[in-house]
Amino acid sequence: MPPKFSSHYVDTNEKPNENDRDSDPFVNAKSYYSKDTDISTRLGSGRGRTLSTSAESGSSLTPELKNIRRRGSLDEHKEPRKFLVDVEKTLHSLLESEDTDRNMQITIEDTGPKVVSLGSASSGGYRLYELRGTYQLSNLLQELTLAKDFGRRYVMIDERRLNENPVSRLSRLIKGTFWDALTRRIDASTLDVICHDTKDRSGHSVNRIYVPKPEKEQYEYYCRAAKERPYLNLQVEYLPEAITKEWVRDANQKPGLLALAMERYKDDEGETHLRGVPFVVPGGRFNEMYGWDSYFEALGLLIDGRVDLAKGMVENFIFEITYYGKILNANRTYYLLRSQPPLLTDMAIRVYEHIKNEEGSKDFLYRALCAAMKEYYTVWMSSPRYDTKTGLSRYRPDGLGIPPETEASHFEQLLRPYMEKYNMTLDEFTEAYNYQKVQEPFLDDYFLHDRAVRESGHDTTYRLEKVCADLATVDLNSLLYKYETDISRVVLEIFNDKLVLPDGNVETSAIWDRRARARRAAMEKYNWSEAESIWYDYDTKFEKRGTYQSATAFWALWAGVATPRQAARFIEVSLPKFEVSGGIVAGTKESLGQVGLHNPSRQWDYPNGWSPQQILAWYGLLRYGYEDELRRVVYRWLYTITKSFVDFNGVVVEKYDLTRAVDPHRVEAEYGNQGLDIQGVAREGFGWVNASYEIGLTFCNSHMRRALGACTEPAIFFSDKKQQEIGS
Ligand SMILES: OC[C@H]1O[C@H](O[C@H]2O[C@H](CO)[C@@H](O)[C@H](O)[C@H]2O)[C@H](O)[C@@H](O)[C@@H]1O
Ligand SMILES: [Ca+2]
Repeated sequence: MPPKFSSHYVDTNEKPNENDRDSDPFVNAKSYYSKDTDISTRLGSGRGRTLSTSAESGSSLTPELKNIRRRGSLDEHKEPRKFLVDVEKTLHSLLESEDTDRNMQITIEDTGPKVVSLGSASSGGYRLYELRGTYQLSNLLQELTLAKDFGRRYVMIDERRLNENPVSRLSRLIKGTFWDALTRRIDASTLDVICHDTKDRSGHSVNRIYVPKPEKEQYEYYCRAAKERPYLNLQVEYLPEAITKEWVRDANQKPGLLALAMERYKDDEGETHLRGVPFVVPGGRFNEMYGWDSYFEALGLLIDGRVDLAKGMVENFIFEITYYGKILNANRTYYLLRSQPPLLTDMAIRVYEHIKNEEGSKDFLYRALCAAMKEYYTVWMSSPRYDTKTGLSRYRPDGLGIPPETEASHFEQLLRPYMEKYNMTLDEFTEAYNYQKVQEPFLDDYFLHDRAVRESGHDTTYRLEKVCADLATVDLNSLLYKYETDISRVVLEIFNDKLVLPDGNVETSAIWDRRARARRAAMEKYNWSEAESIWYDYDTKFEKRGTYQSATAFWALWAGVATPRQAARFIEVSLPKFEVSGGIVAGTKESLGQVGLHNPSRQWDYPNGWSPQQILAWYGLLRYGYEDELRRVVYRWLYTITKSFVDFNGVVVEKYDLTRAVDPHRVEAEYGNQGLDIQGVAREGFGWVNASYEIGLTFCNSHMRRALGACTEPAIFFSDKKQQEIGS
């Protein structure tokens, strides 16, 4: 059996000769397979067989290919080898012999010979060389799929592209391909793409966009687009000035996209037009701009030099706060009343750091800060989210009825007794309940909490089910503490301690410092458990601290809420409960309790791990100087992603089961995992996982990077005596 993957990968950092564009084997697929590189035109019509390839499983070799092989000449192999490939033919034979489970992927679960032979370019395709193992063969499948997408019939593929170090390859794909594939603008050119919503089960085929009343110019722009491009099947509507829960419920019959910011630009002829301000979507079924996903995506984008996109998302948040009153869970009508974990101040400050020497940067920061303050006052520090007794805040959005965007069967078990009680189908009961034709107080309470769970971003987990709207969570209050300290610092340092709001009110740092101190004291009193050295959520209704141990406790480190002593205790006592082989789990095993037929797995519980949890924990550890622990947990998470990427045809998914050694990308909870649907090649990864990879790599030294590239298991890596170098 050939090895699963070769350990002598080519490092992308090994720079090719810059003067020779053809010699760069690592440019993105769009350039690599562009028309300019099309070799079919350079080939005579009788040369087809020189491009043949063969799956080397003995009997599967066609006589023609055997013939070619016999005629193979000896290649001198001084230059990096290039293969000459007939795209369609090779794809066909590759899938035929190597994709044995017929899922259009080559993975470690396929049982083919794991060897194919390709003809070298220098021998005109006659001299055959073997490619071996899952990783190289799946890279070949991915490259040929892309070449086919770009309309190539024959291509020359550099061996280094197929052998590329997986860490370099994934990072390169994220930077050069995935971000672009996840980028959207809401304007005429791409409306059909962004309007598409697989969560919409209303049964209507029309694309609908809702525009805030004051944005008349946008409204007219979209009306024109609808008229000029009838194939868009676009319906444009104004949003009502007052958005009530009844309106949002009724809109479930005619759901639509919510407009975001637009900007003016000049075309080549100097004419001015409008276009949508770009943003990145998470991927999979999530084809809209999300609240907290955008923050994590922005961190990754900034590392990858895509400041424009990170800035665009801040601009879109300002637009959302201006017109929708909050940063939305995401910009669809059914999300209108819900927010998500607030992270705007940190996001705006980080973008500002990148643009501070540009014209208009201070105005950008000013507008972002004003929006964040508005959000702080009117969303998080107002009824019903603010709890006057503790001085802490809760996720507690308003709403009516059953959320329509979940997978169809999500609430079936909960609603079955009611369907039986009223002798109704699921759809009939949903309609009767949503329109208050039946009264069920238990369900009212259940859905109050369910909405809050979704606002928290942690949909769903046994930590929050049936209680969320009453909880002063450690997550939300840490984030608000960060708002308070960020605003204080920026007002003091950038605005000379006097920031005049658009309404004339003046903000100074002192008041924000006071707020931060008060919140820290309240969190110490209500959330911190001295005995257990961890922050818990606090139930404001029953006035008691919770017992579920959540990775959100790390957020107290990220935000700087923890005292150095608390941080030390937390890392000594609690970190080991979250740290498993593949990274930091969302909740401890102990907190999960019994999962079974009546308590199905929830995606934000043990043993699953999520990028936002890893990223905030990393920065938290960094902030308090725990660099060894930081590198250790970074390695674990990057290993999880890299291993899945190598063994499963380049997969990058929304979340991982951190205890599954072989296939951590398989998470069977709720709507399943996103990013799994790969036809030949993964095209976009998943927003915040892409970001976590790029961020994680910034914490890796070369020793870690090399070990990751060879997929060295964490246990082996850490037991290696060289691991002492991990901190170096
Ligand atoms: O459709 C079900 C739920 O899906 C979203 O939640 C999940 O995806 C989001 C986008 O990546 C992410 O922000 C969230 O943390 C995930 O749990 C959505 O946010 C929920 O409101 C929705 O009900
Ligand atoms: Ca397969």
